[in-house]
Amino acid sequence: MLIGVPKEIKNHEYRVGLTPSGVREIVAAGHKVVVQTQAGLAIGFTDENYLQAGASIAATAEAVFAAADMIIKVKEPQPVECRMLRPGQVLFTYLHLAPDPEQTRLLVESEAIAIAYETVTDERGGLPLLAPMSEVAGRMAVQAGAHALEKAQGGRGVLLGGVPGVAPAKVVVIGGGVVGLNAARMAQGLGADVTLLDKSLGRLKEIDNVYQGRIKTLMSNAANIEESIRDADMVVGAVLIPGAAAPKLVSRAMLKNMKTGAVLVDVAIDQGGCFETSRATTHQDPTYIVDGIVHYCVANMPGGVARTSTMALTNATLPYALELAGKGWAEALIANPHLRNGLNVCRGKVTYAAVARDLGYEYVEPLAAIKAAS
Ligand SMILES: NC(=O)C1=CN([C@@H]2O[C@H](COP(=O)(O)OP(=O)(O)OC[C@H]3O[C@@H](n4cnc5c(N)ncnc54)[C@H](O)[C@@H]3O)[C@@H](O)[C@H]2O)C=CC1
Ligand SMILES: CC(=O)C(=O)O
Ligand SMILES: [Mg+2]
Repeated sequence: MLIGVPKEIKNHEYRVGLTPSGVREIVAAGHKVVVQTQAGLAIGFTDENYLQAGASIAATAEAVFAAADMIIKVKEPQPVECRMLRPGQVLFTYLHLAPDPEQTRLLVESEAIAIAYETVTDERGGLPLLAPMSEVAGRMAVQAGAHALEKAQGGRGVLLGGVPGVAPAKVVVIGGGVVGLNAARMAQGLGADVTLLDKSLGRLKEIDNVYQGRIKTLMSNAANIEESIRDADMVVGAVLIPGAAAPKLVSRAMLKNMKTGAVLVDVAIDQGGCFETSRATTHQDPTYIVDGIVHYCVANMPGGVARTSTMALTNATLPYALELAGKGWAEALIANPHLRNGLNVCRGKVTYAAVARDLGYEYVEPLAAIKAAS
């Protein structure tokens, strides 16, 4: 199979779909890889590194899309990229379709096979291709939130860990999955007073067993959310209902009860955000203020630490890329139900139930769509 890796074009997105080490593994398995020139240059992966790993270099994205059987990317395709896809071509990347009707329409129209990293599952009920970026984003959320709490950024002027004689900041994390626990760990490690809410009692028990009260746990419900954010300095939004638009857990009215200069970090923004007042921002202009509350809503946070993130992402995606390339997309998806859960759009059909429901498309069962298309 010929795999294409275009340069990412989203604002300040310096990650790349494959590292040179990943390319080397794919080439060793008997496949070909074409990488767009300078795709990894910003994070220290030169064209020379990719050539040494066995890739060829193409001058333009158009050339990569025209040549490849499967495109491996990082971010959801931008409209110009969707229009370069062709019927039957495989796209393997983050998609986040539920809050993005335009991208969904363009992917349906492209008749490509679009497999989303974020909905691939594993045997333990996890999301193995979302997890590495969630680890990064969870850890970064606290870094970004701490910066936003500084006066010059519009924040309350509070240091997370406090100092001897001065109380630490209060950090509330809503959602205790991969993002949430990584955020809570970082905040706790910096000395903040941390409370984590989740609606899964099992998850709260696991966290309490490990952290023994150093991270306080609370059942997520409207009353507990309202009460806990009232005196919070930082609130991290980290909920996920896989594939679906994020539930709005903090309303605009609730902001009025919060402390002026408190910071909301909505990591769930890529699924539409879990605060009513969230709208996606970029690394270039990451924050804005509503009713005195600073909002940080960058939809591609891991792009800010693109070198670490690219290596972590390729570590996770490579086995699946090898499976798709080795067996061909249809056989690979038929053989592996967890990889099949990644299929969101297949030759014009929406094959992920939550996306179909949220955006009003007819849902087609993945196996039926694969058999019809192959
Ligand atoms: N902005 C960015 O750059 C990035 C965003 N993300 C996003 O972060 C979000 C979280 O991802 P993960 O932690 O990997 O998901 P996860 O599946 O590991 O955890 C989600 C947690 O949310 C909990 N939850 C669901 N509904 C809830 C509610 N009403 N109240 C409290 N908890 C609730 C679940 O029980 C689960 O523990 C996703 O939307 C993901 O796409 C992930 C990486 C980067
Ligand atoms: C998960 C995701 O959307 C990202 O890493 O940008
Ligand atoms: Mg995203």
